[in-house]
Amino acid sequence: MAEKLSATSRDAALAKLTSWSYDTAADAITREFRFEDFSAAFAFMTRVALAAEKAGHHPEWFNVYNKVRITLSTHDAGGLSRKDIELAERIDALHSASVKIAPAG
Ligand SMILES: C[C@H](O)[C@H](O)[C@H]1CNC2=NC(N)=NC(=O)C2=N1
Repeated sequence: MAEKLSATSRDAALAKLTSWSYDTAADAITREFRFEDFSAAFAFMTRVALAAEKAGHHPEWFNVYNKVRITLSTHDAGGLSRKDIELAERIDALHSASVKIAPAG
């Protein structure tokens, strides 16, 4: 089981995850994504779901139409663990690689 990160390790990891915001009270990180439409949002969620299942670590998330808000924390540890950091990095990579609608012409 992954252990809660020390304040020093957590701060070092958070310094690199610039797109995520840290909630001190929850000891969790959150990022919101917006897509062209629901189909693009759900395609991204599918990729995240497969990555999460592979890692054995799962997001809390909220989706409405083209918006996906993801919160990561390790429930077993009662806060942020390296599994959250690794999943956040994987999610960032999946988002960077997700289909962007090319401009016409
Ligand atoms: C047994 C199983 O590995 C655990 O219950 C995992 C599953 N996915 C999990 N995901 C998250 N976010 N936190 C956990 O503590 C957690 N625990």
